[in-house]
Amino acid sequence: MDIRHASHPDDVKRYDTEALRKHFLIENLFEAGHIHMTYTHYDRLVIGGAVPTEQPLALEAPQTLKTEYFFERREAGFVNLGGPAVITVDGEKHSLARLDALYVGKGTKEVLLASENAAEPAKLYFCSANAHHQLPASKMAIDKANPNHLGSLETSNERTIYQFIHEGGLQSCQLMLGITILKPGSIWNTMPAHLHDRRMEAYLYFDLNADARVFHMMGQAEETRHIVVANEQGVISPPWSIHSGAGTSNYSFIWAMAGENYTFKDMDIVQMNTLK
Ligand SMILES: O=C(O)C(=O)C[C@H](O)C(=O)CO
Ligand SMILES: [Zn+2]
Repeated sequence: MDIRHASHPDDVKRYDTEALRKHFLIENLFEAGHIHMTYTHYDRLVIGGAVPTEQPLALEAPQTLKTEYFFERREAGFVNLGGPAVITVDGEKHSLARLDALYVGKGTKEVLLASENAAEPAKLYFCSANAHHQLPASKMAIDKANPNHLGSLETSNERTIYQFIHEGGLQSCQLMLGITILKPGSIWNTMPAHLHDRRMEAYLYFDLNADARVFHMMGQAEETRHIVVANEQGVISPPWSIHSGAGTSNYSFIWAMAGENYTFKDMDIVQMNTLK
């Protein structure tokens, strides 16, 4: 388990490229036959990737959690980025096509992650937050997710935000999760930038070609920094940080949030003349 501690914004001002990457970038989430997890102390979110091949992979509690099983005090959202997946939740099978999502709630004893066909492995991204209430496992296909069309080609940010786990969708205790897909020719996400000091956020950028990159913007509005992100890499966004990106091409990303409230629209928009 890769552990990331919380950083104070005054310290982050002095981070060089290496330190920014060490604390906020997650480079290797997907490896055939393995589950990789990063534990951030921001709202104790666990960010993971699993690539099951011939054998299913059991999602077990790492030592860090000091619990008997992963979901003892947690909930999670899964999104499949690969070939057809089957997630078995306490004996109940859920089939996930590419970009389908599944919520798994507190109290679940056994979660098995499998590929329908090892030659076309599933690629499961997941985010897990602390939970204090039991809610049923529930799947949502991307065509059932609430689509929000935002931006325009003129401002290079035409995109659709699909909300899966949120107030009006799959129910959770505190986790919110969705996918944003940029239209060809659009490269900016979340600009104008916003803040929500009440909630941290994690991004996973995907659908980038091997030599494409996203310049992920972070930091306080008056003191921005960037991290260069490649395909299927994640970024931890502290609650005090803007989170925005510009790509060398269009791309998609999964966003997930945990924290104080449960309101997707809680965004303090940063005025352009504040950004530095
Ligand atoms: O494209 C966007 O804009 C987003 O996807 C924004 C995120 O959903 C977000 O930051 C929610 O707080
Ligand atoms: Zn946000």
